[in-house]
Amino acid sequence: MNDVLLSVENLSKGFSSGARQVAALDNVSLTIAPGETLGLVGASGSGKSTLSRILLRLLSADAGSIRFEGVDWLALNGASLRRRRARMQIVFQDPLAVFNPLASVGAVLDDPLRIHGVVAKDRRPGEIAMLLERVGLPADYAGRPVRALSGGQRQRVAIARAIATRPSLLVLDEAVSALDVTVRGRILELLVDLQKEQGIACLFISHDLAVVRAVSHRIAVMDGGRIVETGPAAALVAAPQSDAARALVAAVPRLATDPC
Ligand SMILES: Nc1ncnc2c1ncn2[C@@H]1O[C@H](COP(=O)(O)OP(=O)(O)OP(=O)(O)O)[C@@H](O)[C@H]1O
Repeated sequence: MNDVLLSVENLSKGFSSGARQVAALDNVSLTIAPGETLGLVGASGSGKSTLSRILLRLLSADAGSIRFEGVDWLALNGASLRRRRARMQIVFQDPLAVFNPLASVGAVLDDPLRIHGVVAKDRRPGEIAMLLERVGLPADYAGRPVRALSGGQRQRVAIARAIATRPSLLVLDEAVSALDVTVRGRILELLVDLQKEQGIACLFISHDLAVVRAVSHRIAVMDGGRIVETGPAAALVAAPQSDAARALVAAVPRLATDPC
């Protein structure tokens, strides 16, 4: 049994904007075990989204390596990358930026089932109904246009779409940041339930340490393109070691005073 699902080693990525060079990622290393949630927290511009985009193969790295499910992830291309992409899925902050807002919920969920051949064509409507039910939406929502849903409902559809291909890793990039507090709580509960039930590992990316603390087993703190601290979630919040982690704890008064 392999106890490492994802292993990132010395990943670096620079951007040049005009004469300025930005090290968005500077020798980043981390691991995620099967079924584990690693929270990735850091101030705006610390490199979180750059890491998620490289993981999802939406952006290339300058240096470093990624092993995912025992495979050299950055070496995959063509059909082998398409096939394996089903195993790592992402939920973004704003599903409308990714989905066609005019599409029906059913069409949004049918796409990954068809593209990745998850189930035979005649079983896809039943699978869509099951996915909707799993994320707490009535099956008849399949006929509704995505744009007619609330923010929380859209995020449930985004999660249903992400789990449709039966991934082993979900990358959640500020996935609850745009939601109001009550809806956010319900979506976090759904994510924790799904994880327990299906053993999916999560990389939970957020600038909000309180949210990350609520769902993560371990937390990694990013600052200026580097991971400056990693540790068990409760211990890291109770006794942050780095300036960046201390600043994030201090930014959430409830965390600073509550030893969890
Ligand atoms: N395409 C790009 N071109 C130039 N610079 C970029 C580009 N993408 C990211 N950067 C820079 O890289 C650094 C890291 O950005 P990134 O978006 O990864 O941070 P982040 O932690 O996700 O921030 P946020 O929470 O605000 O999304 C920032 O300085 C950003 O300005």
